Amino acid sequence: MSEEVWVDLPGRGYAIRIGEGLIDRAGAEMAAVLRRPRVFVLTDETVAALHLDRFRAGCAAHGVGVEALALPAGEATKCWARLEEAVEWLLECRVERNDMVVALGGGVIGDLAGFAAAILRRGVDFIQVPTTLLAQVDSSVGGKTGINSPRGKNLIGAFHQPRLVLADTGLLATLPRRDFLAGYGEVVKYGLLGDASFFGWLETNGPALRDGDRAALRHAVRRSCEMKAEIVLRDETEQGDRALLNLGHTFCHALEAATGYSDRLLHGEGVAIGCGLALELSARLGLCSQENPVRLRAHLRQMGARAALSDIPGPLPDADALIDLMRQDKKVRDGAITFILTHDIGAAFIARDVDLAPVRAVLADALAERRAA
Ligand SMILES: NC(=O)c1ccc[n+]([C@@H]2O[C@H](COP(=O)([O-])OP(=O)(O)OC[C@H]3O[C@@H](n4cnc5c(N)ncnc54)[C@H](O)[C@@H]3O)[C@@H](O)[C@H]2O)c1
Ligand SMILES: O=C(O)C(=O)C[C@@H](O)[C@H](O)[C@H](O)COP(=O)(O)O
Ligand SMILES: [Zn+2]
Repeated sequence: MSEEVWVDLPGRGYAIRIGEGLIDRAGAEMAAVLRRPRVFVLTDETVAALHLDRFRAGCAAHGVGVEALALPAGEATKCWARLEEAVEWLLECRVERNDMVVALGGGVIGDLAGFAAAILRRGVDFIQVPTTLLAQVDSSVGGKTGINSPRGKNLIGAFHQPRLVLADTGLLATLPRRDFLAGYGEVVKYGLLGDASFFGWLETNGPALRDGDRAALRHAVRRSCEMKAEIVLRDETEQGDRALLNLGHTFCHALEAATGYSDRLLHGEGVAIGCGLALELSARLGLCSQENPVRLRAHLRQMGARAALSDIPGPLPDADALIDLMRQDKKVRDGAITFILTHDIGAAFIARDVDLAPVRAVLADALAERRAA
């Protein structure tokens, strides 16, 4: 049995189906949005080894043919060279405008495959089959697609909504704990940005969810998707409110660029650490209680997740260099960096006029704490 969240974009609405075993009936689940009984799958080598055969069987059971290309796993794949490889492969397969691309994997594959579909023959439909917690709660929904530049995160991309999202929560059983906890960083973000009671629920149920409570996991995926869908409907192309989904990301993206998009820091880890810094900045500016960042860090520690700059191995640049990296952020307006700050847990807002002195102080203190650790 699966649950459904409907993303009600006018004329382009789509379902997010959430449940166990969806992959085994992928052909039937996708049938309504396929114009020909064949799909072109982009995946990564790890996911292909674990789950591609099951996906193929689930498609074959409904007479749907599958061609697949597996790219190397990891953030470094979100680059021009792999995008070119994916697009050229799709062209070599003679994918037509009526065909369907499928992203089978985590956020890296979802972002890259979605972007490839967006630019192929000026736009081909695609389906998201997210296989990480992060992708099920966040990246498969909402239509942000793209790749990284050495100059900054996700700087090349397009808005391209999927036609369907199949989030098979059973697939998360094979996810390494580190990747699971990274995805949890985005789950916590939803509580922090707009739902204090969900954050409280996570404080109580997070450990069970991490340790295999399937109902708790489904609830967290569903609540996150509901919140994301609601914000995306209000502001699909981030002219305003959608930036709330970027809580923690101004810091996170600078840290990801500083660590070379390597496994020194996974995106979701950067989000959790970045949320901590955003809450700390809010507290220093007198916008929220100091209890807020303390409570967040305590919960992340309770989960065994990374929570502070001191959890990132290897060298990091100084505060000014990190701020300089933030100047490439897509939320920059008239040269000024935009931050997502909070009045409380569950009460985030967009701040366009932030004095950089306290930002520098928050970063410098966090870097000093790291040196002392
Ligand atoms: N488009 C959006 O709205 C959006 C939102 C959030 C994050 N993102 C992007 O998502 C990316 C991070 O996504 P991610 O955390 O899923 O990383 P990822 O795609 O690199 O997956 C993490 C690791 O898990 C492996 N994996 C995937 N599914 C597995 C499974 N079921 N079992 C075992 N291993 C599995 C992958 O091979 C990879 O090694 C970042 O690039 C980030 O910028 C995009
Ligand atoms: O969907 C959104 O909007 C988000 O901001 C979700 C983020 O979790 C995600 O990391 C997104 O890719 C960041 O967007 P960007 O525009 O800052 O690159
Ligand atoms: Zn994110």
